[in-house]
Amino acid sequence: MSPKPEQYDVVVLGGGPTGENLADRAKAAGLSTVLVESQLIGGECSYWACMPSKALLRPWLALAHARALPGTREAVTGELDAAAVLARRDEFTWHWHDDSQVEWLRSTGIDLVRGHGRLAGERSVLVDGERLLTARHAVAVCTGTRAALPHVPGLAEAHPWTSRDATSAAKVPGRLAVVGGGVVAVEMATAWQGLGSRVTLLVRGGGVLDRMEPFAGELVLAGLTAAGVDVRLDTEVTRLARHGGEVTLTLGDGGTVLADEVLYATGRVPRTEDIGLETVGLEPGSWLDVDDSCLVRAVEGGWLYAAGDVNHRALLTHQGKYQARITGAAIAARAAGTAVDTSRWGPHAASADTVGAPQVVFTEPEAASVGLSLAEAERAGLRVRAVDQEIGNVAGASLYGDDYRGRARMVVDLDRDVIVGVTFVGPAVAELLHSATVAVVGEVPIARLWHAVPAYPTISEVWLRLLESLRG
Ligand SMILES: Cc1cc2nc3c(=O)[nH]c(=O)nc-3n(C[C@H](O)[C@H](O)[C@H](O)COP(=O)(O)OP(=O)(O)OC[C@H]3O[C@@H](n4cnc5c(N)ncnc54)[C@H](O)[C@@H]3O)c2cc1C
Ligand SMILES: NC(=O)c1ccc[n+]([C@@H]2O[C@H](COP(=O)([O-])OP(=O)(O)OC[C@H]3O[C@@H](n4cnc5c(N)ncnc54)[C@H](O)[C@@H]3O)[C@@H](O)[C@H]2O)c1
Repeated sequence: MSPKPEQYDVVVLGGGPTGENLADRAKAAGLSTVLVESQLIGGECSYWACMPSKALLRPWLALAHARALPGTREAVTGELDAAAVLARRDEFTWHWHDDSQVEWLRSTGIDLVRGHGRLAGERSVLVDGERLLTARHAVAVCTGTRAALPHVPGLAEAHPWTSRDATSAAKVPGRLAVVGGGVVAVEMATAWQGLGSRVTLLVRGGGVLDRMEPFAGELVLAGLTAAGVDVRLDTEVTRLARHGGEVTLTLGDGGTVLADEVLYATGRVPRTEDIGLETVGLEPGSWLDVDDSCLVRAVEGGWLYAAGDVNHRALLTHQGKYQARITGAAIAARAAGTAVDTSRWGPHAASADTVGAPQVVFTEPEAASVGLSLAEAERAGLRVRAVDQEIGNVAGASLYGDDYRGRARMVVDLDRDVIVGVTFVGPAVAELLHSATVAVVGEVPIARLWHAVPAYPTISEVWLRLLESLRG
């Protein structure tokens, strides 16, 4: 017998940061809302990604900064206390329990259904084959991503770590091999080397962080090497074999690397292979292509939305939450029959995804960027000029740490006289990034930025140096 439908205005599939925020926005707009979650409310970000990874990294960064100054350097008498760092990480993940987030959901009046949800045709979601949830206005898919593993002989038998293991492991492996050259690879190589592993980073390309300005990858690689990571560029892993506690990785040149664990940080795939996409005419396992209000383009009727990682616009928690706010507002406007404004920077368009999405890589040094790199701006056909500065020349940076090494780049659209991209790389630059995001998203004219005076002596004075260089 088919289950009796339970009707809501909005059904949200997946309770990560995006799903939570989208449900919150829909509910706040007066729409009855249900959230379906198969694991933990809070998603990848809270338990196996942003929070635990940053909890693993922060102590190492603090130690590195203390070691960069006479006086504090002498006060550092040993290495990181790995057990204390892991224990603090466990606190940040609530020991992998979601009680506090469930409590928050209850306080908002959003209903929670635990289980695996699948689309079951138009406006319907079937949970564990037992409960049928139907939506008067919208179904929003926020099912996120999982780690992608390539086909390499012996990989499955080697029991590789994915980002989940790298963020939740309870012990520090003696030797850790990390495969990949993206954000997860460089952050986790930094964290585990700091915690005492001997890390070998195996990068198939000629550098890391290839979506950022080239100097970002170069400085981050220099930091990894200085920390003792064995970095191998242009290196392919062709085979793996595990014998008991040891994994042998065979490389393209015939050499081998021995490790106790191997982390594959080789990108993400959407969690859409088993969510009933075929019932609405979509390909299982595909990314969900959406318009700026996060409506799935290929499905008619204006009821199916996809927000967060699953739409592949920007695989970042803050952008997922931003899309959730935009999508929630668009769903509410369409439900109320009021005007929907999806023009650039309108209330129902996630315009910042493509022109002003910020990202910080929490390595030592940190790499922070927003908007377009020089190469991206040129590919977009803009008439641009890039201005570079050594951050170490700024008084605030030299006070921050001896031999401060860092670099900043500002990419200026010469036709509109606004900044379209900024990158900072150096110790403690993360908190500088929002100033750049405001400048890029606000399209603040250069002539007005000239009046935005950075406080002396802060690292932010690099803004002044960049503007002075631009004006010659
Ligand atoms: C190691 C690592 C570190 C990261 N660090 C950062 C960082 O510092 N800053 C940053 O901005 N981003 C970071 N990210 C990216 C960030 O984790 C993601 O962008 C973010 O989690 C995406 O949120 P989401 O809600 O779209 O998806 P997710 O967080 O993946 O949540 C999706 C939810 O949907 C649920 N779900 C899936 N399928 C179903 C189903 N069929 N039925 C019911 N529930 C389902 C899942 O259980 C999960 O709870 C990091 C990623 C990794 C891997
Ligand atoms: N601090 C942050 O904001 C943060 C931290 C971690 C992750 N993230 C997000 O999570 C997403 C996923 O990160 P990621 O590092 O897993 O993916 P990624 O796409 O950033 O990097 C994947 C890397 O793996 C390499 N690769 C792919 N296939 C390979 C193969 N078969 N063999 C060897 N190397 C291979 C790629 O060349 C690339 O260097 C990112 O898009 C990022 O936005 C953000």
